[in-house]
Amino acid sequence: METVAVHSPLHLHLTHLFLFLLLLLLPLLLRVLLLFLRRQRTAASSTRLPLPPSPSGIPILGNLHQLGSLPHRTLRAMAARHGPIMLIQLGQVPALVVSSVDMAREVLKEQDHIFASRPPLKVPDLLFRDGGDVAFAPYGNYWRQVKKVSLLHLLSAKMVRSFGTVRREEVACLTDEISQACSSGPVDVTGALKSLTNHIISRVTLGSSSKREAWGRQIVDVLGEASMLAGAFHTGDYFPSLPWLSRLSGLEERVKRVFDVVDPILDDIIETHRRRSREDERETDFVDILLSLQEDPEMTSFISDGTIKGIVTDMFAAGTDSTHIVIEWAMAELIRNPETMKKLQDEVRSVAGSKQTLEEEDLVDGTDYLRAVTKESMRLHPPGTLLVPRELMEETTIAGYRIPKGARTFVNVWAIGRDPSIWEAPDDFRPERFLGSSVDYRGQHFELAPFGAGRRMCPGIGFSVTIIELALANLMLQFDWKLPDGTKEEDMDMIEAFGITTRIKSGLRLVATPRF
Ligand code: HEM
Repeated sequence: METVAVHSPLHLHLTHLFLFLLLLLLPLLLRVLLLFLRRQRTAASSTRLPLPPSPSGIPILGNLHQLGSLPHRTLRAMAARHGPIMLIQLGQVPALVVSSVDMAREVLKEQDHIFASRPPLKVPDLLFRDGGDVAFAPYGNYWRQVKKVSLLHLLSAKMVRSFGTVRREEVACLTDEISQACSSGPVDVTGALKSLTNHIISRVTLGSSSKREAWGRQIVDVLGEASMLAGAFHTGDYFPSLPWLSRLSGLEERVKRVFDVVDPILDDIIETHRRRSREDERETDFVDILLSLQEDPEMTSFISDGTIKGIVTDMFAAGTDSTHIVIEWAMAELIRNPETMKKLQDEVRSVAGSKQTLEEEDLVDGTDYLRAVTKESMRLHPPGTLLVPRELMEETTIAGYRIPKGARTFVNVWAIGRDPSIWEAPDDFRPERFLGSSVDYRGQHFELAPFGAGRRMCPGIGFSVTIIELALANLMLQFDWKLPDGTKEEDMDMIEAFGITTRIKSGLRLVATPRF
């Protein structure tokens, strides 16, 4: 007997639904298929592609010994001979060095998703041994969560606005300190600016505690050493199969000394906050927020005490030096270029009128030159000359070259900032070049990238630029500046000391004359 298939209305309905969904998803499925095929093709063809040019090195060390004490300068000289994309060999590790706008865009934007990790490095490994930080964390969920926490609770535009009083009070302390110190000779500008940024970071991170100043000062003192260590090229980082090298070179011992000082301070900070948050009602600071997140079921697995120590260390290490270094370089360039300083003084003095202090609200309009000076200073002297190293997560191709997975990646923003094909008279300090120009440092213009770009971009831009502009404006308003007797502008010592931030090696001492 013939069987007749009887379709229930429900069955017909489900079939239609299935066809409808299939139609809806077809474009997506096709896209996935195309992506898959393209990747297969790239993988197949990339094995035939050449590696980027490389300067010749020596067996075992490769190019490591050639980097010298100022690697950003050496790498620029190498790039002049070998091109804007190089694959150098640092011990056992291949390292990609990019030195042009197009190559930087490729790494920081077009292929940012695969260049978004950080390599394992000895200094952060030893320093954050019982937790993790943000800046050196490998790409992944932990990094995503802790970066979000730092952005949301400390570095967002809203939070930065809420610290306005702290900035105002601390800039007033800076100018008072200079007024008092200047009667007895040249002022230690470097020291004064370092205290400024240290105090600001301490207040917003650690809150109002009787111990806060001591904590902040101790942390910053020892972290100076850590940040120099973290920026240097250590042989141990480039021979992963020889872990004893770091011990032999004395690096482990030096980091351990930093750890032994910082760790008990951080323990004390956490314990004091934990005790007090139960006891009294006072203004909430960043450490309080991190502690409260330990009780949030979604965050609890990410925020151990070790993580809190890592995040707080990051804020001090990444925030203090980089910010004061920008103001210091700006002051050094202004004193070397008296006409430029005069222009800036004229601008801020005209905006101030009869006021003796400038507030942030005063700087909103009519201060284009101040903003141009800040940009010009970071073009010539980006604190992180090679950014913070990235690690390539999968093999890729750039400009027809094959880049191997795991390549440690350096973007030479210092060299890009001085590239004569982009900048006229690149070594001159000329803030005018930014007047009427849309180029800025917020991650869209790769010719000016002192904060990096893409996923690993610095989250502290707003936090630091508000400090830089307010401090610089008041230093220009409230004082006249000159070099100590006997020093000529052209003789000024502008030699750099390389580290995770690159500073003026000899520091900056200037003669200040108060105007009020
Ligand atoms: C003028 C001041 C500053 C400069 C020039 C600067 C520069 C940088 C650079 C170049 C990076 C690496 C970006 C990349 O890999 O693409 C970075 C990362 C970072 N910066 Fe800053 N920074 C400054 C201020 C600050 C401040 C004030 C804070 C916090 C208080 C901060 C926190 C961080 C953190 C947490 C990271 C790691 C981001 C990540 O890996 O996802 N920075 N900064």
